[in-house]
Amino acid sequence: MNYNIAVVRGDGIGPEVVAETIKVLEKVGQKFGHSFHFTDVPAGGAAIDAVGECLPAETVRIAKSSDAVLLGAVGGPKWDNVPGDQRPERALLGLRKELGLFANLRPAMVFDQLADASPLKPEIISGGLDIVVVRELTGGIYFGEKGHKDGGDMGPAAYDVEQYAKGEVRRIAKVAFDMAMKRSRKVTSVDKSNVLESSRLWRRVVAEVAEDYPGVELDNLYVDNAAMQLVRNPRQFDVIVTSNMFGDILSDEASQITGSIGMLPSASLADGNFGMYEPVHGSAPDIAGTGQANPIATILSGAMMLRYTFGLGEEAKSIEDAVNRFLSDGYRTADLCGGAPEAVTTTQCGDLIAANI
Ligand SMILES: NC(=O)c1ccc[n+]([C@@H]2O[C@H](COP(=O)([O-])OP(=O)(O)OC[C@H]3O[C@@H](n4cnc5c(N)ncnc54)[C@H](O)[C@@H]3O)[C@@H](O)[C@H]2O)c1
Ligand SMILES: CC(C)[C@H](C(=O)O)[C@@H](O)C(=O)O
Ligand SMILES: [Mg+2]
Repeated sequence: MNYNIAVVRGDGIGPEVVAETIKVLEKVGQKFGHSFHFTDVPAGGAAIDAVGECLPAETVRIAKSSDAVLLGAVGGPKWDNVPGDQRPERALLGLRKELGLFANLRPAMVFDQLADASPLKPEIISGGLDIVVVRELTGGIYFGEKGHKDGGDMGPAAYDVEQYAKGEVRRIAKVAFDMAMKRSRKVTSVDKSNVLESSRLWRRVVAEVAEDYPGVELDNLYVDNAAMQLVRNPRQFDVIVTSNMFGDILSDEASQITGSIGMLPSASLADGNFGMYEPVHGSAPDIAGTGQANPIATILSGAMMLRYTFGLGEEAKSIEDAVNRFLSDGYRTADLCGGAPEAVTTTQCGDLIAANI
């Protein structure tokens, strides 16, 4: 089969981790007889520099007409003084909105081989841990009304409105419950309904959806408690469903259970099979160009693309097995070994994983 993939390499380590992912996908293509066709499209800081805007219309057009999108990361200090609505990060939000990617799946798994890279005590993570954060991605405070006004005695003020419609909560809750049906049948919904109206609506709608899934246990937690429980007793979680901003924060926190944010992939899905696949981490400007970036989060995002958008389960598993083998063979990127001298570089990591396919 032929598959067309739009590629946003982006900024900082984005192009470095995407190059290794393409290397691995090409190897999968050779082995299983698929042809993956990659089309580079600019977005983020690189697009500001090249064409003067963070998300050119042509990028959106090509992304929409592709079978899936692969994205590295956007942003960096170089563009810190760009006006808010033209920041590189707006390209990412624009793509998510334009492509209708309302469901962001962020699995956090502890690989046994990396137990010593996790800051959690061995008894907390032994026997493996497997959590998935289902983050609402096209609503909430990221997309509510924003603006500036007079703050009276306190001077100029700025605001961002958190807003959720029932239908938005319902569709993301269904994604979480459907996922729980295939896993250990437990959903934890995270909100701040002791304070926020939008969270009270969230909690009510999630409870309504739960009625259609009598076999799934639903737990509700306030986000402050959830953040604490994630490091105190992560084993209580299976599927966590939450809003755009809470999901952003909790998924970075969950990444630490696994040892490094360089290990966390994600799938951003629309209705149907279309999706954009990106690591949870950012452009890591502090290590860009040093060969220290861990490409595994992006490589595993490539595996998610094969599974969720292309329905290629066996091929996806071949990537996951290749990553497992890389780790079992004792190789570590800098983030997984405290920067020890024996760390492999980004390119070596990609080569070794591709060779394991
Ligand atoms: N999806 C995205 O495009 C995305 C996501 C998050 C942040 N960002 C942007 O990236 C820029 C930097 O943000 P930040 O520093 O807050 O977060 P970051 O995720 O880029 O980096 C946080 C820390 O994690 C490390 N890290 C991240 N990815 C790594 C990897 N693959 N291997 C090894 N170490 C890794 C970095 O070196 C840094 O110390 C900002 O402009 C931010 O807006 C983009
Ligand atoms: C860069 C930023 C807009 C983005 C987000 O907050 O969604 C990032 O942190 C992420 O987690 O994908
Ligand atoms: Mg984030």
